Amino acid sequence: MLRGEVLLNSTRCSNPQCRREIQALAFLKRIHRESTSARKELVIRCARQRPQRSTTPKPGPVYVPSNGAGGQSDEESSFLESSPNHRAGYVAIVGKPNSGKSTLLNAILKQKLSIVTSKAQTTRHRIIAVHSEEDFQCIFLDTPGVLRPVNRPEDRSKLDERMMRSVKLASRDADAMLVVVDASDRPEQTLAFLQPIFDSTDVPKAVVLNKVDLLFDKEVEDAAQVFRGVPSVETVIPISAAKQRNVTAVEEWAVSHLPLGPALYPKDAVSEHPERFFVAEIIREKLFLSYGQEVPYCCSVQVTAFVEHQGTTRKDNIDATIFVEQESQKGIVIGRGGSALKALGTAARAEIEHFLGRPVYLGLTVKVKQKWRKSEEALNELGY
Ligand SMILES: Nc1nc2c(ncn2[C@@H]2O[C@H](COP(=O)(O)OP(=O)(O)OP(=O)(O)O)[C@@H](O)[C@H]2O)c(=O)[nH]1
Repeated sequence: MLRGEVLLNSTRCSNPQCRREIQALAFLKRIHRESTSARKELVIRCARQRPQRSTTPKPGPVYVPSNGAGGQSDEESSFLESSPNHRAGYVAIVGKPNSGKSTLLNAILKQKLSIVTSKAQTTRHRIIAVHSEEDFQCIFLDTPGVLRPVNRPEDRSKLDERMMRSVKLASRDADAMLVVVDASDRPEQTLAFLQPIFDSTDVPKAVVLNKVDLLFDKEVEDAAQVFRGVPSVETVIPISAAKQRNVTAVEEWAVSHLPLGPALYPKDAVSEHPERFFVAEIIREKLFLSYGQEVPYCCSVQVTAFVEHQGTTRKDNIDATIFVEQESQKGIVIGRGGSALKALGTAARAEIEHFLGRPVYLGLTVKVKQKWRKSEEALNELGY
């Protein structure tokens, strides 16, 4: 199997003690049904049913970094055996667009997994990130920014609808929820905007008051006071994700709300998604950083080939297609004499190489897919 491909199977476990694994199975199956049209199932087996360790399937798909991070042996990365005090579960990260959800996730992971730009609604997919320490495994669900409900459904694209569905699913299935708030926004307005989230589930919630580096202490305290008044909010944690201030407090709160249980993923896994997903995300981030307001929102990126070469002499070959909605956008993305696309490719390749920890050739093609954001079929094809 090429790196980046996903192959999953399914199995049933009748042992009642494995309810947690079965819950995870159902949960992850639902995610995969949501996130891709390809048929994918998941292996999670009961430890007692395993005939031999060497044949035990791991719960896929998992992205285990190949760049030397991780690096545990098979024995060490076993996810089924752990101490009775081990905690494992899901934490949803929700909030308005641009509040800093992805920055927070990257700060907790101490690794850039979720793309970050200054433009709202950069995150389109639910990013599943696995954060493990010896005594816990916290599976974070970074969601697209919560959009204001619209009066006329036709005002919202099908892409928006899918993004909101992924927020709802993450909120419903999580063991705890981090509601990230931009502290520099007016707190009363933010509260009104997020009220449906606060009311939607009885999952324990912490308000993460982010970007406090932009405010005076008194302003932070006033904003915190507004959210402390919400009955379903258990605590308010002021932080600066960008400056790595108080991020540990968020992690500690989240971990304390995970149920006791064994790890659900190998301990060296960092994500649900395969490498090709992150390659497409990095290219998409560079689109957001390189082009004006509208163009990045009309772009979708699909990795069409990902061929790995063993050894150090040959580079991996990656081909990706950037889909735009109109011919005019294609011209903008390519630029005069291909200059804009070349600059985009150079920036993306550097970050992809850093992420993968190995050299790559990156080939970029731009194609028009008319109104892809409004077409269910196109969204399925593009993996939304
Ligand atoms: N000053 C300051 N800026 C921050 C902080 N955290 C995030 N930002 C900036 O806020 C912007 C949005 O951050 P993201 O992490 O992409 O926000 P998001 O909530 O994931 O955004 P969406 O993809 O729209 O949902 C970026 O420009 C970040 O650099 C912070 O603690 N302080």
